Amino acid sequence: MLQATDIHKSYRELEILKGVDFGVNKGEIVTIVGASGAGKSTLLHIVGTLDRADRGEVIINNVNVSKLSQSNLSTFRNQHIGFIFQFHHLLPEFTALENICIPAFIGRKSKKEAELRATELLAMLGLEHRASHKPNELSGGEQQRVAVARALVNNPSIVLADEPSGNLDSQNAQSLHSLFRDLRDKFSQTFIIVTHNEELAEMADRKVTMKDGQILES
Ligand SMILES: Nc1ncnc2c1ncn2[C@@H]1O[C@H](COP(=O)(O)OP(=O)(O)OP(=O)(O)O)[C@@H](O)[C@H]1O
Repeated sequence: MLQATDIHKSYRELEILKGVDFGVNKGEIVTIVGASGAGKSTLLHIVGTLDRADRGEVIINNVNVSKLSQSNLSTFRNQHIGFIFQFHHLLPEFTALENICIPAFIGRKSKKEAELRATELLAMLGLEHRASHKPNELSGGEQQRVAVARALVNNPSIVLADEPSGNLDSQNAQSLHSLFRDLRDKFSQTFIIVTHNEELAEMADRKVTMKDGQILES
């Protein structure tokens, strides 16, 4: 589903990624672990098309995204990739339902279609009673589940998550991790997750360890 080959990236003449090969199959949960500064987020941003490699290519669903123009890349990203970050980044002035709809609106879905899908996701994540709540009226765990629903609204092939449970207490972190597993089991949802959380790393189908801009083991 996703293959990155010979990825190189430097910032200010400092080589951060030194020829990384990395792939994910459909329905797989892959976690990327490693010491701070190893290049995990940089790799995640490159495979998620948020940043470009200096060298190497990224193929997602048979599309060579390294060759797409900036505007085609935005459309591709909206349709194929969902993002979850450590901090939910929900827009404070919008309700849970509206926040979930935003990527669908960007993808030119109708209001009716977007709201139907968002409502379905809210129900699936046990949040139907929170649809009209603004982010500050939700608990930390609920906010992060809304962010998960937003990542899923366009049925992305891949969900990328950077420290998704980094800001949650252990109970909320555990339920977020079982949610990822359920989504993989029920819908073959593919995940690439950067994490320092041991439990999450261990429950993955595959754990990739990075050190100094290279993959040590998989
Ligand atoms: N935009 C940037 N400009 C300059 N340097 C950067 C930039 N982004 C990342 N770096 C550097 O690249 C290195 C790798 O960063 P990255 O965020 O990929 O590490 P990480 O493994 O995800 O670390 P952490 O676990 O602390 O989040 C770091 O030394 C960082 O300072």
